[in-house]
Amino acid sequence: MKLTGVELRRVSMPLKSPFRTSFGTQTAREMLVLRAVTDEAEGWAECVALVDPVYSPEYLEGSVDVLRRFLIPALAGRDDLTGAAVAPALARFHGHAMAKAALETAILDAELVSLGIALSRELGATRSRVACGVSVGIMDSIDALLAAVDDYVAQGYRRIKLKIEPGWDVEPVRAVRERIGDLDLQVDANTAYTLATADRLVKLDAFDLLLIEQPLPEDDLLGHVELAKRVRTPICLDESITNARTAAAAITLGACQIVNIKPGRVGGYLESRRIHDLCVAHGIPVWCGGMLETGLGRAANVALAALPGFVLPGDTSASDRYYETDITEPFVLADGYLSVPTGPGIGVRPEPDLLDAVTVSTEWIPV
Ligand SMILES: CSCC[C@@H](NC(=O)CCC(=O)O)C(=O)O
Ligand SMILES: [Mg+2]
Repeated sequence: MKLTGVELRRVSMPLKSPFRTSFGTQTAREMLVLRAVTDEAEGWAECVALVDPVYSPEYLEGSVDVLRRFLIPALAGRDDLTGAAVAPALARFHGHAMAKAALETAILDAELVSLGIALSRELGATRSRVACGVSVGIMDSIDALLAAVDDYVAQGYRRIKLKIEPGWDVEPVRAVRERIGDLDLQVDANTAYTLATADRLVKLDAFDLLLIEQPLPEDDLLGHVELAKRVRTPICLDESITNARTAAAAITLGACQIVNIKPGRVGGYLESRRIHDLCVAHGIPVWCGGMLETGLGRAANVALAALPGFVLPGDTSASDRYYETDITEPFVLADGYLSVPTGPGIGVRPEPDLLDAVTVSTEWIPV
Protein backbone atom coordinates (compact mmCIF):
# COMPACT_ATOMS: atom_id res chain seq x y z
CA MET A 1 0.00 0.00 0.00
CA LYS A 2 1.37 3.45 -0.89
CA LEU A 3 0.35 6.68 0.87
CA THR A 4 -0.78 9.50 -1.42
CA GLY A 5 -1.44 12.03 1.34
CA VAL A 6 -3.34 12.80 4.53
CA GLU A 7 -6.15 15.27 5.10
CA LEU A 8 -6.04 16.96 8.52
CA ARG A 9 -9.44 18.32 9.56
CA ARG A 10 -9.94 20.45 12.67
CA VAL A 11 -13.34 19.67 14.11
CA SER A 12 -15.28 21.34 16.92
CA MET A 13 -18.14 19.42 18.55
CA PRO A 14 -20.26 21.21 21.15
CA LEU A 15 -20.74 19.18 24.37
CA LYS A 16 -24.31 18.66 25.60
CA SER A 17 -23.17 19.87 29.02
CA PRO A 18 -19.88 21.11 30.49
CA PHE A 19 -17.45 18.35 31.45
CA ARG A 20 -15.37 19.36 34.48
CA THR A 21 -12.29 17.49 35.65
CA SER A 22 -9.53 18.37 38.10
CA PHE A 23 -7.67 20.04 35.22
CA GLY A 24 -10.46 22.22 33.89
CA THR A 25 -13.88 22.43 32.24
CA GLN A 26 -14.68 21.64 28.61
CA THR A 27 -17.78 22.91 26.79
CA ALA A 28 -16.72 21.77 23.34
CA ARG A 29 -14.40 19.05 22.03
CA GLU A 30 -12.01 20.35 19.41
CA MET A 31 -10.06 17.56 17.80
CA LEU A 32 -8.28 16.49 14.65
CA VAL A 33 -9.79 14.04 12.16
CA LEU A 34 -7.37 12.32 9.78
CA ARG A 35 -8.21 10.87 6.35
CA ALA A 36 -5.33 8.88 4.89
CA VAL A 37 -5.52 8.35 1.12
CA THR A 38 -3.58 5.35 -0.23
CA ASP A 39 -3.46 3.65 -3.61
CA GLU A 40 -5.73 0.91 -2.21
CA ALA A 41 -8.23 2.52 0.18
CA GLU A 42 -8.92 5.49 2.46
CA GLY A 43 -8.44 5.26 6.22
CA TRP A 44 -9.98 7.41 8.96
CA ALA A 45 -8.91 8.18 12.53
CA GLU A 46 -9.04 10.91 15.14
CA CYS A 47 -6.26 12.48 17.17
CA VAL A 48 -7.47 12.83 20.77
CA ALA A 49 -5.08 15.60 21.86
CA LEU A 50 -6.85 18.40 23.72
CA VAL A 51 -6.58 22.03 22.66
CA ASP A 52 -4.46 22.74 25.77
CA PRO A 53 -1.66 20.50 27.18
CA VAL A 54 -3.54 19.96 30.47
CA TYR A 55 -4.20 16.20 30.32
CA SER A 56 -0.82 15.29 28.80
CA PRO A 57 1.99 17.25 27.11
CA GLU A 58 0.25 16.97 23.73
CA TYR A 59 -2.08 19.63 22.35
CA LEU A 60 -4.01 19.97 19.12
CA GLU A 61 -1.84 22.51 17.27
CA GLY A 62 1.28 20.62 18.33
CA SER A 63 -0.17 17.45 16.84
CA VAL A 64 -0.97 19.28 13.59
CA ASP A 65 2.58 20.60 13.42
CA VAL A 66 4.33 17.31 14.18
CA LEU A 67 2.11 15.43 11.72
CA ARG A 68 2.66 17.99 8.96
CA ARG A 69 6.43 18.45 9.39
CA PHE A 70 7.63 15.04 10.63
CA LEU A 71 5.23 12.12 10.92
CA ILE A 72 3.37 12.17 7.59
CA PRO A 73 6.53 12.89 5.52
CA ALA A 74 8.22 9.92 7.26
CA LEU A 75 5.78 7.58 5.49
CA ALA A 76 6.49 8.97 2.01
CA GLY A 77 7.88 6.86 -0.78
CA ARG A 78 7.04 3.48 0.72
CA ASP A 79 5.01 1.09 -1.44
CA ASP A 80 4.88 -1.59 1.26
CA LEU A 81 3.09 0.48 3.88
CA THR A 82 1.05 -1.38 6.50
CA GLY A 83 -0.40 -0.39 9.88
CA ALA A 84 2.35 -2.38 11.61
CA ALA A 85 5.06 -0.48 9.69
CA VAL A 86 3.98 2.95 10.96
CA ALA A 87 5.31 2.90 14.56
CA PRO A 88 8.80 1.69 13.52
CA ALA A 89 8.89 4.37 10.80
CA LEU A 90 8.04 7.05 13.39
CA ALA A 91 10.17 5.71 16.27
CA ARG A 92 12.99 8.19 15.74
CA PHE A 93 10.63 11.02 16.71
CA HIS A 94 10.23 11.23 20.49
CA GLY A 95 6.83 11.55 22.17
CA HIS A 96 3.65 12.71 20.38
CA ALA A 97 1.82 9.43 21.11
CA MET A 98 -1.59 10.85 20.21
CA ALA A 99 -0.43 12.19 16.84
CA LYS A 100 1.36 8.89 16.10
CA ALA A 101 -1.70 6.90 17.20
CA ALA A 102 -3.97 8.83 14.84
CA LEU A 103 -1.67 8.35 11.85
CA GLU A 104 -1.13 4.65 12.60
CA THR A 105 -4.87 4.10 13.00
CA ALA A 106 -5.69 5.83 9.71
CA ILE A 107 -3.13 3.69 7.87
CA LEU A 108 -4.29 0.53 9.67
CA ASP A 109 -7.91 1.37 8.80
CA ALA A 110 -6.99 1.78 5.11
CA GLU A 111 -5.08 -1.51 5.15
CA LEU A 112 -7.89 -3.44 6.84
CA VAL A 113 -10.53 -1.91 4.55
CA SER A 114 -8.49 -2.99 1.52
CA LEU A 115 -8.29 -6.52 3.00
CA GLY A 116 -11.92 -6.61 4.17
CA ILE A 117 -10.88 -7.35 7.76
CA ALA A 118 -12.58 -5.78 10.82
CA LEU A 119 -10.28 -4.06 13.35
CA SER A 120 -11.85 -6.18 16.12
CA ARG A 121 -10.82 -9.32 14.24
CA GLU A 122 -7.30 -7.96 13.62
CA LEU A 123 -6.83 -7.12 17.32
CA GLY A 124 -8.12 -10.47 18.60
CA ALA A 125 -11.52 -9.48 19.96
CA THR A 126 -13.54 -12.31 21.53
CA ARG A 127 -16.79 -10.46 22.20
CA SER A 128 -19.49 -9.00 19.96
CA ARG A 129 -20.56 -6.36 22.52
CA VAL A 130 -18.85 -4.56 25.40
CA ALA A 131 -20.16 -3.50 28.81
CA CYS A 132 -20.11 0.28 29.16
CA GLY A 133 -19.33 2.64 31.98
CA VAL A 134 -19.79 6.40 32.05
CA SER A 135 -17.56 9.20 33.29
CA VAL A 136 -19.29 11.90 35.38
CA GLY A 137 -17.65 15.28 35.82
CA ILE A 138 -17.25 17.44 38.90
CA MET A 139 -20.52 19.29 39.50
CA ASP A 140 -21.64 22.48 41.25
CA SER A 141 -23.56 20.55 43.92
CA ILE A 142 -24.20 17.07 45.24
CA ASP A 143 -27.83 17.38 44.09
CA ALA A 144 -26.72 18.13 40.53
CA LEU A 145 -24.34 15.16 40.66
CA LEU A 146 -27.06 12.80 41.90
CA ALA A 147 -29.44 13.96 39.17
CA ALA A 148 -26.82 13.22 36.52
CA VAL A 149 -25.99 9.83 38.06
CA ASP A 150 -29.70 8.91 38.27
CA ASP A 151 -30.02 9.61 34.55
CA TYR A 152 -27.00 7.47 33.61
CA VAL A 153 -28.19 4.60 35.83
CA ALA A 154 -31.61 4.82 34.17
CA GLN A 155 -29.90 4.62 30.77
CA GLY A 156 -28.37 1.32 31.82
CA TYR A 157 -24.68 2.14 32.32
CA ARG A 158 -22.95 -0.70 34.12
CA ARG A 159 -20.41 1.41 35.96
CA ILE A 160 -20.25 5.00 37.25
CA LYS A 161 -16.92 6.88 37.31
CA LEU A 162 -16.72 10.13 39.27
CA LYS A 163 -14.12 12.80 38.67
CA ILE A 164 -12.66 13.93 42.00
CA GLU A 165 -10.22 16.55 43.29
CA PRO A 166 -9.26 17.82 46.75
CA GLY A 167 -12.48 19.31 48.17
CA TRP A 168 -14.71 17.19 45.93
CA ASP A 169 -14.05 13.59 46.87
CA VAL A 170 -15.35 11.89 50.04
CA GLU A 171 -18.74 13.64 50.20
CA PRO A 172 -19.80 13.17 46.54
CA VAL A 173 -18.57 9.56 46.56
CA ARG A 174 -20.53 8.83 49.75
CA ALA A 175 -23.67 10.42 48.31
CA VAL A 176 -23.42 8.48 45.04
CA ARG A 177 -22.65 5.16 46.75
CA GLU A 178 -25.75 5.62 48.94
CA ARG A 179 -27.79 6.48 45.80
CA ILE A 180 -26.73 3.64 43.48
CA GLY A 181 -26.51 0.71 45.89
CA ASP A 182 -23.94 -1.88 44.79
CA LEU A 183 -23.61 -0.71 41.17
CA ASP A 184 -19.93 -0.59 40.16
CA LEU A 185 -18.38 2.76 41.16
CA GLN A 186 -14.88 4.20 40.68
CA VAL A 187 -13.15 7.57 40.81
CA ASP A 188 -10.60 9.45 38.67
CA ALA A 189 -8.40 12.19 40.14
CA ASN A 190 -6.42 13.03 36.98
CA THR A 191 -3.22 13.48 39.04
CA ALA A 192 -4.84 16.04 41.41
CA TYR A 193 -3.38 14.70 44.68
CA THR A 194 0.08 14.38 46.16
CA LEU A 195 1.24 11.84 48.74
CA ALA A 196 0.83 14.66 51.29
CA THR A 197 -2.84 15.25 50.41
CA ALA A 198 -3.67 11.64 49.54
CA ASP A 199 -4.70 10.68 53.08
CA ARG A 200 -8.24 11.76 52.16
CA LEU A 201 -8.21 8.93 49.64
CA VAL A 202 -7.93 6.39 52.47
CA LYS A 203 -11.46 7.47 53.45
CA LEU A 204 -12.69 6.24 50.05
CA ASP A 205 -11.98 2.67 51.19
CA ALA A 206 -15.33 2.82 52.96
CA PHE A 207 -17.25 2.90 49.67
CA ASP A 208 -16.22 -0.37 48.02
CA LEU A 209 -14.87 1.31 44.88
CA LEU A 210 -13.59 -0.72 41.94
CA LEU A 211 -10.50 1.51 41.75
CA ILE A 212 -8.96 4.92 42.28
CA GLU A 213 -7.65 6.19 38.93
CA GLN A 214 -4.43 8.24 38.64
CA PRO A 215 -4.44 9.91 42.06
CA LEU A 216 -0.86 11.26 41.80
CA PRO A 217 1.19 12.95 39.05
CA GLU A 218 1.90 10.77 36.02
CA ASP A 219 5.67 10.56 36.74
CA ASP A 220 5.25 9.64 40.43
CA LEU A 221 5.33 5.84 40.13
CA LEU A 222 7.02 5.47 43.53
CA GLY A 223 4.36 7.69 45.10
CA HIS A 224 1.71 5.33 43.77
CA VAL A 225 3.66 2.37 45.20
CA GLU A 226 3.55 4.06 48.63
CA LEU A 227 -0.11 5.03 48.28
CA ALA A 228 -1.05 1.46 47.31
CA LYS A 229 0.26 0.40 50.73
CA ARG A 230 -2.00 2.94 52.47
CA VAL A 231 -5.30 2.41 50.64
CA ARG A 232 -7.19 -0.84 50.22
CA THR A 233 -8.96 0.27 47.04
CA PRO A 234 -6.99 -0.84 43.94
CA ILE A 235 -4.95 1.86 42.21
CA CYS A 236 -5.49 2.20 38.44
CA LEU A 237 -3.09 4.23 36.28
CA ASP A 238 -4.03 6.26 33.22
CA GLU A 239 -1.67 9.20 32.45
CA SER A 240 1.34 7.24 33.80
CA ILE A 241 1.00 4.43 31.27
CA THR A 242 2.56 5.73 28.05
CA ASN A 243 3.51 2.40 26.45
CA ALA A 244 4.10 -1.29 27.24
CA ARG A 245 7.44 -0.53 28.93
CA THR A 246 5.99 1.92 31.43
CA ALA A 247 3.10 -0.49 32.00
CA ALA A 248 5.59 -3.26 32.81
CA ALA A 249 7.50 -0.94 35.17
CA ALA A 250 4.33 0.19 36.98
CA ILE A 251 3.10 -3.38 37.42
CA THR A 252 6.49 -4.70 38.56
CA LEU A 253 6.91 -1.86 41.07
CA GLY A 254 3.36 -2.37 42.42
CA ALA A 255 2.33 1.16 41.40
CA CYS A 256 -0.99 -0.11 40.02
CA GLN A 257 -3.26 -3.13 40.23
CA ILE A 258 -5.46 -2.13 37.27
CA VAL A 259 -4.64 -0.36 33.97
CA ASN A 260 -6.73 2.08 31.92
CA ILE A 261 -5.68 1.50 28.29
CA LYS A 262 -6.21 4.59 26.10
CA PRO A 263 -5.04 4.04 22.53
CA GLY A 264 -4.26 7.72 21.90
CA ARG A 265 -2.15 8.02 25.05
CA VAL A 266 -0.04 4.94 24.27
CA GLY A 267 0.57 5.49 20.55
CA GLY A 268 -2.17 3.41 18.99
CA TYR A 269 -4.21 0.21 18.95
CA LEU A 270 -1.26 -2.09 18.28
CA GLU A 271 0.61 -0.83 21.37
CA SER A 272 -2.70 -1.04 23.23
CA ARG A 273 -2.87 -4.74 22.35
CA ARG A 274 0.73 -5.20 23.56
CA ILE A 275 -0.22 -3.58 26.90
CA HIS A 276 -3.33 -5.75 27.07
CA ASP A 277 -1.26 -8.91 26.50
CA LEU A 278 1.31 -7.82 29.11
CA CYS A 279 -1.42 -7.12 31.69
CA VAL A 280 -3.15 -10.43 31.02
CA ALA A 281 0.18 -12.21 31.55
CA HIS A 282 0.50 -10.44 34.92
CA GLY A 283 -3.13 -10.99 35.96
CA ILE A 284 -3.81 -7.24 35.81
CA PRO A 285 -7.38 -6.29 34.76
CA VAL A 286 -7.63 -3.64 32.06
CA TRP A 287 -10.42 -1.42 30.73
CA CYS A 288 -10.67 1.00 27.82
CA GLY A 289 -10.37 4.70 28.67
CA GLY A 290 -11.93 7.54 26.70
CA MET A 291 -11.07 11.00 25.40
CA LEU A 292 -14.56 12.16 24.41
CA GLU A 293 -14.08 10.57 21.00
CA THR A 294 -16.42 10.95 18.06
CA GLY A 295 -17.84 7.80 16.54
CA LEU A 296 -14.55 7.33 14.66
CA GLY A 297 -12.48 6.84 17.82
CA ARG A 298 -15.38 5.28 19.66
CA ALA A 299 -15.69 2.52 17.03
CA ALA A 300 -12.01 1.61 17.38
CA ASN A 301 -12.16 1.78 21.19
CA VAL A 302 -15.15 -0.59 21.27
CA ALA A 303 -13.23 -3.03 19.06
CA LEU A 304 -10.29 -2.89 21.49
CA ALA A 305 -12.55 -3.23 24.54
CA ALA A 306 -13.78 -6.55 23.11
CA LEU A 307 -10.41 -8.24 23.79
CA PRO A 308 -10.52 -10.86 26.57
CA GLY A 309 -8.45 -8.97 29.15
CA PHE A 310 -10.85 -5.99 29.15
CA VAL A 311 -12.78 -7.39 32.10
CA LEU A 312 -14.01 -4.06 33.52
CA PRO A 313 -16.53 -1.68 31.90
CA GLY A 314 -14.71 1.07 30.03
CA ASP A 315 -15.36 4.76 29.34
CA THR A 316 -16.92 3.59 26.07
CA SER A 317 -20.18 5.45 26.49
CA ALA A 318 -22.87 5.97 23.87
CA SER A 319 -22.47 8.82 21.39
CA ASP A 320 -25.18 10.82 23.18
CA ARG A 321 -23.15 10.95 26.43
CA TYR A 322 -21.39 14.06 25.07
CA TYR A 323 -22.91 14.92 21.69
CA GLU A 324 -26.38 15.78 20.37
CA THR A 325 -25.17 14.62 16.96
CA ASP A 326 -22.18 12.39 16.24
CA ILE A 327 -20.29 12.58 12.93
CA THR A 328 -20.88 8.85 12.33
CA GLU A 329 -23.85 6.58 12.82
CA PRO A 330 -24.36 7.05 16.58
CA PHE A 331 -23.36 4.37 19.08
CA VAL A 332 -26.48 3.55 21.08
CA LEU A 333 -26.46 1.79 24.46
CA ALA A 334 -28.43 -1.47 24.60
CA ASP A 335 -28.84 -2.98 28.08
CA GLY A 336 -25.63 -1.22 29.09
CA TYR A 337 -23.62 -2.58 26.15
CA LEU A 338 -22.32 -1.25 22.83
CA SER A 339 -22.08 -3.58 19.85
CA VAL A 340 -18.65 -4.10 18.29
CA PRO A 341 -18.56 -2.81 14.68
CA THR A 342 -18.30 -5.70 12.19
CA GLY A 343 -17.45 -3.81 8.99
CA PRO A 344 -13.92 -3.71 7.54
CA GLY A 345 -11.38 -1.51 9.32
CA ILE A 346 -12.85 0.58 12.12
CA GLY A 347 -16.25 -0.28 10.66
CA VAL A 348 -17.65 3.26 10.50
CA ARG A 349 -17.33 6.28 8.25
CA PRO A 350 -18.17 9.93 8.90
CA GLU A 351 -21.40 11.16 7.34
CA PRO A 352 -20.11 13.92 5.01
CA ASP A 353 -22.69 16.59 5.81
CA LEU A 354 -22.45 15.96 9.56
CA LEU A 355 -18.65 16.16 9.37
CA ASP A 356 -18.77 19.33 7.29
CA ALA A 357 -21.13 20.92 9.81
CA VAL A 358 -18.49 20.66 12.59
CA THR A 359 -15.40 21.24 10.43
CA VAL A 360 -13.37 24.33 11.34
CA SER A 361 -10.67 23.88 8.69
CA THR A 362 -9.06 21.22 6.54
CA GLU A 363 -5.54 20.87 5.21
CA TRP A 364 -4.27 18.40 2.60
CA ILE A 365 -0.73 17.10 3.12
CA PRO A 366 0.60 15.31 0.04
CA VAL A 367 3.55 12.91 0.35
C1 LIG B 1 -11.03 15.46 28.13
S1 LIG B 1 -9.78 14.37 28.63
C2 LIG B 1 -10.64 13.26 29.59
C3 LIG B 1 -9.70 12.27 30.23
C4 LIG B 1 -10.49 11.36 31.13
N1 LIG B 1 -11.49 10.63 30.36
C5 LIG B 1 -12.69 10.34 30.89
O1 LIG B 1 -13.02 10.68 32.00
C6 LIG B 1 -13.66 9.63 29.99
C7 LIG B 1 -14.07 10.53 28.88
C8 LIG B 1 -14.98 9.79 27.93
O2 LIG B 1 -16.05 9.36 28.37
O3 LIG B 1 -14.57 9.64 26.76
C9 LIG B 1 -9.62 10.40 31.92
O4 LIG B 1 -8.63 10.87 32.49
O5 LIG B 1 -9.94 9.22 32.04
MG1 LIG C 1 -8.35 9.05 33.65
